[in-house]
Amino acid sequence: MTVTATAPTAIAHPVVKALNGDSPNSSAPLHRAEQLRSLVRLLTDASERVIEGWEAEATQNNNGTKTHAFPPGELYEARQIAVSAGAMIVDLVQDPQIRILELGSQYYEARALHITVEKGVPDILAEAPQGVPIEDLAARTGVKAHKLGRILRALCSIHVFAEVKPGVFANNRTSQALVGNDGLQSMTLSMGGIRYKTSASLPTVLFDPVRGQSESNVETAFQEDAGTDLPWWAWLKKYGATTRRSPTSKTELEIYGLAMLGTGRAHGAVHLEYPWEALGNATVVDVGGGIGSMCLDTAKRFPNLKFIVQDLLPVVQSAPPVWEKELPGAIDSGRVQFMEHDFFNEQPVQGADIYHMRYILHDWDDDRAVRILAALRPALLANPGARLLICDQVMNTTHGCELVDSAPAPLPANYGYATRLSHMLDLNMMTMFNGRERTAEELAVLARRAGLVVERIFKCPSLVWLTRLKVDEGWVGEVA
Ligand SMILES: C[S@@+](CC[C@H](N)C(=O)[O-])C[C@H]1O[C@@H](n2cnc3c(N)ncnc32)[C@H](O)[C@@H]1O
Repeated sequence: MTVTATAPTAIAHPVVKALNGDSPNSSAPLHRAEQLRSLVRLLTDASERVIEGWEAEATQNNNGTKTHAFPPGELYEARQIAVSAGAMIVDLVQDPQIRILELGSQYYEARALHITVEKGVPDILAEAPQGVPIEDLAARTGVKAHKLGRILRALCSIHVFAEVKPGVFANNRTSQALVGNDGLQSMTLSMGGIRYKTSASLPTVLFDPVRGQSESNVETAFQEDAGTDLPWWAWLKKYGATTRRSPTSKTELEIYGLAMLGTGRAHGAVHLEYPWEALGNATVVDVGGGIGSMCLDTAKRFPNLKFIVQDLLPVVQSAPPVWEKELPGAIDSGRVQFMEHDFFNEQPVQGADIYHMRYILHDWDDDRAVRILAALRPALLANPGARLLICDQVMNTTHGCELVDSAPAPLPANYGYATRLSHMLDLNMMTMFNGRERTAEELAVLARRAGLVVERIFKCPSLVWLTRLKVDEGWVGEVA
């Protein structure tokens, strides 16, 4: 297995690895002082690299040239180190009891964000960059002025929105990302709607002697909260087009499709990390492709590629309007086709060059994930050059894993705070479907069970990476 070259941050020596992150002695004042000093040095060095990267970007924009004077991977790495070191400094200098109280009530910050998105606050603020008085915002949203003002102040204090004058609010760099961004707004609505409600039922299910031990996707917090026996996907297929479980004008199905688009875009340029150009006019089959968001963004950059987007019927039916808006002509010219396909059944498209699955395996427990992989094996066998690309998070632990580089000490080997979204999404998978985000080693085990092998991991400047699989020709196993 090959992992592509990465920035020279690997802390390979086991002794150095053991120093990464927190240790039982970290409460001793001298140990903390030593840690703080090395974190400040790390933060300073990483910040200088980030500034260099930003300056390189600014120069490129002014000249109009597209050469990458500063590799995006290095900028990403420096940002990860800066975020991780900055947060570890906060942890070190903050009173532990206050940290615990903050963490235990952090959902109020999330709720504040959900409310502002539900009420369209970022879009309203975008109409007046000089700022909008809270009374005007209250009139537009129907939320009482002083209550909305306090919600916004809670967010301004963590650098989402800005209070430009007392009682006058504007977007800042972070809230600006939501403006006109259907995808990001939808993911926020999904987090604040069905996923938030479901998370409240997690302890009930986890502490239940039967359901707590289960890996089944019908014994999760979702069934407990929604009062259904259906797994999430079947529920979404049956009720998604008519149900609104959060106070928005969109149905769950609309929110879900757009949320995937938004998540994919937030995860950034992963598709650029794959050598698509070398594939010429290849056909890419996006298995469980949703409304085809990955294909849409890839199609825009690589005009020779052709795409087949497969998913459950209501999902593929909801895709064409998005494509007509975003890439007119792609459907009429046949560059993209939509196909109903249950990925537990054998792959019907044989001879394609790339089979791709983004955010699929993490939705399922190990046994079902193996069945999904195994259903692709005959199609991969039919074309010796065919490959399966998995786009998912590659998890790591604070102690590190053998197959991926560790963060520089004294950061946790997995970059700690910089990967908190990865861990929150892992818990979301557990809550909704008994799914899981996996390490490279865990994915390799699933691949082997399905008669496939990991050929290469492409480390991307993103939360998600690409793992390329091929057929294990010597495999004589059977998927039970
Ligand atoms: C997390 S979403 C990812 C969607 C898409 N790959 C993307 O990145 O935007 C998972 C997708 O799996 C689809 N799905 C669930 N069960 C399926 C099945 N049995 N066969 C095919 N697709 C399925 C869902 O409808 C959903 O679109």
